[in-house]
Amino acid sequence: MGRKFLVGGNWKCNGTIEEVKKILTTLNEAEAPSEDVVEVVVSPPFVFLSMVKSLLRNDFSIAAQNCWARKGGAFTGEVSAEMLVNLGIPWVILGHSERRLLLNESNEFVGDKTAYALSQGLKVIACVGETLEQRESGSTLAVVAAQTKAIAERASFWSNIALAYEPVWAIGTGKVATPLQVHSELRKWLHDNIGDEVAASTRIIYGGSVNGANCKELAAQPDVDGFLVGGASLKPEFIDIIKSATVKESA
Ligand SMILES: O=C(CO)COP(=O)(O)O
Repeated sequence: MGRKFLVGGNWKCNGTIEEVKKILTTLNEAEAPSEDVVEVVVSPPFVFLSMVKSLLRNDFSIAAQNCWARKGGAFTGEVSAEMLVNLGIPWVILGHSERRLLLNESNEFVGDKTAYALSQGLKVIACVGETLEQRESGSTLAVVAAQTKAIAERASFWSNIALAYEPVWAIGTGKVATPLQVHSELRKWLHDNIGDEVAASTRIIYGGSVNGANCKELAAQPDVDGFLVGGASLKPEFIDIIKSATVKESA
């Protein structure tokens, strides 16, 4: 199937120039498994993208945390997919729950953004996930299916999409969704609604309180193809999380 383990570090709205330099030193000096085993994608805030691009080791890649849904122009405060491509940024994270919930990004809007970013040649980490209320009311699968469907209806191909399942109640809370049943349900959804090939090849990564202590156990779960890490991606333990990719190798 060849789904290479993907570890994303979402720095969110954090960092100063000094802190970014420190994180980069840690990343650059770390011993990491080879690029054949793990794909590492670091996602700093927009203002640090150029700096990270010039200082980060070559075997790690970079993602922006958002981009505009259409061609750039008179959209004050937005950053276009074209700009990211021009800057040499290969990835973008779209549909993070913090944007869905705090900035009212709808499923349709996230789908539009994903389709446009793909059309410009960007690779997309598309985030889906339910709130605690939705989980408790038993609608987890319906919620993540609707989020995924809005992407599927707009995206013309899946080879440059990784899905990140990030239950809102697990983000920054220390709570982890385990066992990760939703991953196999999402893969089944891809199988039933898009096809075999996409279901077999799309990476479904997990986000929500992943840290150096729990990463190995999570990595070992079937259908978990990597992580999207928040808080721990700012700390040296991010290296341990990257190394957990080797769990898959020995599986
Ligand atoms: O939102 C996340 C990554 O995008 C997860 O955040 P935490 O790892 O801090 O829970």
